[in-house]
Amino acid sequence: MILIFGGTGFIGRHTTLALREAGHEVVVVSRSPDMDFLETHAPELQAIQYAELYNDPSPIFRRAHVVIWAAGQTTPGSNIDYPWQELTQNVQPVIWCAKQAATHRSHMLFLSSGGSVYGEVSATGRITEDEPLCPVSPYGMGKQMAEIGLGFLVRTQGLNLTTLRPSNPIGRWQSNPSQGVVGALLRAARANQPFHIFGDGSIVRDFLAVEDLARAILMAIEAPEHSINQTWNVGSGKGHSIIEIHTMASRIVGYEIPVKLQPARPTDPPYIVLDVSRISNSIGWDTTIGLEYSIRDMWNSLIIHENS
Ligand SMILES: O=c1ccn([C@@H]2O[C@H](COP(=O)(O)OP(=O)(O)O[C@H]3O[C@H](CO)[C@H](O)[C@H](O)[C@H]3O)[C@@H](O)[C@H]2O)c(=O)[nH]1
Repeated sequence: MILIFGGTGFIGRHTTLALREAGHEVVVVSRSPDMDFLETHAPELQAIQYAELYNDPSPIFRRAHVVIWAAGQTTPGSNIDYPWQELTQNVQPVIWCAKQAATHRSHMLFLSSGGSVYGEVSATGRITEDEPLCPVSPYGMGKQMAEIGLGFLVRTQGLNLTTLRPSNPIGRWQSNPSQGVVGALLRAARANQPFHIFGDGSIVRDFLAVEDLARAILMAIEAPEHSINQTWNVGSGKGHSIIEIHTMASRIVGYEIPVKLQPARPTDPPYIVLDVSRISNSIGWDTTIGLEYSIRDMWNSLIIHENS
């Protein structure tokens, strides 16, 4: 059985459905599982509340040969004045989970953040996993601290760990208003509101279709002999500025989406483009879905959702 924390969140939903489609038994854990989503898309799946599991973890962890951590309570703009809150909100829960996984000899897959752990890089090429971690947001610091804590459990308790560092996943169900520039752009277009750009629009990100990320997770857990003890970037390897994304989105919606410039945020690294040759060479993963296709799909689903 595969236990997925955050299984009804943005990345979690796509991963849960990909695992189920591949024939895996899946149990979803969440602080508040989205039962509407499960009833619509995967009614047979068991869902457990995190608080319930926390009180009595052994019976469920004993059944789980794989544990996926796709949960998170914050985004790069969170906790700017309260960085210590990352510890209780994100770091403590994932280390608790990893300790259970180590005790029960499960394979744990942790979703870190390739878009935020590297921070301000000096290079302008693709960033490899060997780049020193230098996050500039409390969120990135929390991911880095979680990686350190999980590494400790690997060394001292024999945790079987795979860490993925995804870049900027985009796609359907990315509906959190404080997460995801493409969703923010399309929602602004839909509401006839200006799109707010933080800074001058020159920030570069590596956008990745969330379905490709879900497939990377699936491939990693299905090849533990290659993925255990590995840390892999997952991205497209291509960089696009926010201005380029705005131009592409405007073309898709059919008109120039109005823009309002806002002050730059110190928590946004200027440039993130990932080198993905390690995951590609190890398990043969590569992207299959282009950026323009993903943006168009998000736009279509936004229109369908609002008209239904
Ligand atoms: O309305 C908006 C929203 C975002 N941005 C800019 O667009 C860029 C990308 O922002 P996103 O919210 O799309 O993503 P981030 O780069 O902040 O994402 C980070 O947080 C994600 C989780 O929320 C993942 O962890 C990801 O790996 C990591 O890059 C940022 O520079 C941001 O300033 C805007 O200009 N206007």
